[in-house]
Amino acid sequence: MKGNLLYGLKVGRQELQLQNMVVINELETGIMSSYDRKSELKAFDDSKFGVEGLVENGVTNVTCMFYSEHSNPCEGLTTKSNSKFNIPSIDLTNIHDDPILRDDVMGKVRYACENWGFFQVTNHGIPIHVLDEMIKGTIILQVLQNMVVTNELKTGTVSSYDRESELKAFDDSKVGVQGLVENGVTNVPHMFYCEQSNLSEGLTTKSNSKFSIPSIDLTDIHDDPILRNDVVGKVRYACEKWGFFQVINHGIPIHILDEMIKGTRRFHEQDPNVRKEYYTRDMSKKVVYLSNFSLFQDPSADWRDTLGFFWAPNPPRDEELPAICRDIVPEFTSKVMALGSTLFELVSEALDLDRFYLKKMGCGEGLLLLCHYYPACPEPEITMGTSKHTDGSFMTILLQDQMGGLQILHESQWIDVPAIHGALVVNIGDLLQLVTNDKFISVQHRVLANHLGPRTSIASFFRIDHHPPEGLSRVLGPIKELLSEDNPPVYREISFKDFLKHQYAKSIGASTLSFFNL
Ligand SMILES: O=C(O)CCC(=O)C(=O)O
Ligand SMILES: [Fe+2]
Repeated sequence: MKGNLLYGLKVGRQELQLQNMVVINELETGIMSSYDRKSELKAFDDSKFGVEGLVENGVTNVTCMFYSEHSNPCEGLTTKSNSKFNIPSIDLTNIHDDPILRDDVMGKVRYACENWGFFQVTNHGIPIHVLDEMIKGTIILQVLQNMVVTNELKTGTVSSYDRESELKAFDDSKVGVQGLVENGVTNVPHMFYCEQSNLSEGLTTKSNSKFSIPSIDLTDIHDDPILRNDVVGKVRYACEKWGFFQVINHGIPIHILDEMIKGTRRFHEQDPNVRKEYYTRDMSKKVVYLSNFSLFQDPSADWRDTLGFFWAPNPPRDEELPAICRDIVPEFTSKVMALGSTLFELVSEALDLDRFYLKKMGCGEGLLLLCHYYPACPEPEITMGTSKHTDGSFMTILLQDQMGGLQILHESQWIDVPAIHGALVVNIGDLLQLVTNDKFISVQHRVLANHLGPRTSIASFFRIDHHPPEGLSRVLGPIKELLSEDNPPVYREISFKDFLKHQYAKSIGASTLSFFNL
């Protein structure tokens, strides 16, 4: 903490206890004039922690700058107990319905205004829990700013409000977080408050991190076997140690990436009455717009809205696509499917399997596209853009704009994934961790909320598809060729149906893989 000069100041003084109030005697007047008030004020102000900061630092004496003029504490000194006066208290019950009561209240207000200039009101129509929340809210913010984790305080607050009603009202609005922002919200509503442990855990900053996520250049991998071999080695290292890497020169033209980001923004920023038409939690639809897939299961909602397309193997018809991004989505997905195919080849080779092994298994067949939109957040310190989670896919290809905010958990630290124009982020999902028997890892990641915004990202998940239902009886388990006496299976075989059942029932941060551990 800054401002040691202030906390080091020890000023001798006498204190006179007068009816439980501390009043300072003449000696102090001398001190007050002889000490360097300006420096003390400056040190205090520079600390930026306020009086609460003094208390947190265990101050046991009121420092000089707070000494009050003698005249103030002594003047008209009295205590509550021996006072014959009482500030007026006025009960506002029924003043809107009962004219006689209202008349009476008006008289009391007149008297109070003329003689006191002050009065208290009861039954004023603001629910007590709102008042309580307001007071507790101030405490929470103060605590968060100091990054002091006191979970109990927060949990107590969160459990005392009507979460169900707030979630329902929000979901019924059908316009997502962007709808709140369009309505001028200046505080993050309660349902978005994130467990403090999530926010502070593994806290790190870009500047002090010694790690950076691997970046792999795919130039010429189709033509040059030596280059390809080199790339396969890099992919193996990244999938084993990081579960994440970025690719550049991946073959998708940058203008298509840019246009996909613009199309996503256009959808989320269009007239709320138009986007509302797409809002649904019915996952049998091929185009869905919603905020927080597991809104009603999650401990806290994220500051994010999503437009989703269940794309492959059976894409939506053209007329089912929102008009505002109808051109770019098919173009983008066809390129992403091709890149996915290349990446599954590289990953197969990195596992020392036949180049087409994972493709033949059907890893690249199902594509779910999620077009995320993170509006600017008025209080980013109390919520998340995307809470920490692992992906339920085989593999994910992520396109992010230039805002940044994506972090991955690597060696117990949150590491920033830098936003590189033209690059794509690739990560291993739970299904690939399962079939590789933990050789390649599905790593936790999250997106921070930000004062600045919006942030846009498009996640392409190669996954098990749930349309059509015949595919659901297919069985997945650790690949036999990867198992040995030294490397026995750690997961049991599961049907697609089982996997999806767990995937849809869980909250965002819960692990699916642990269900299938042997
Ligand atoms: O928006 C991002 O950068 C990440 C989104 C994500 O992790 C996901 O959709 O699974
Ligand atoms: Fe993810």
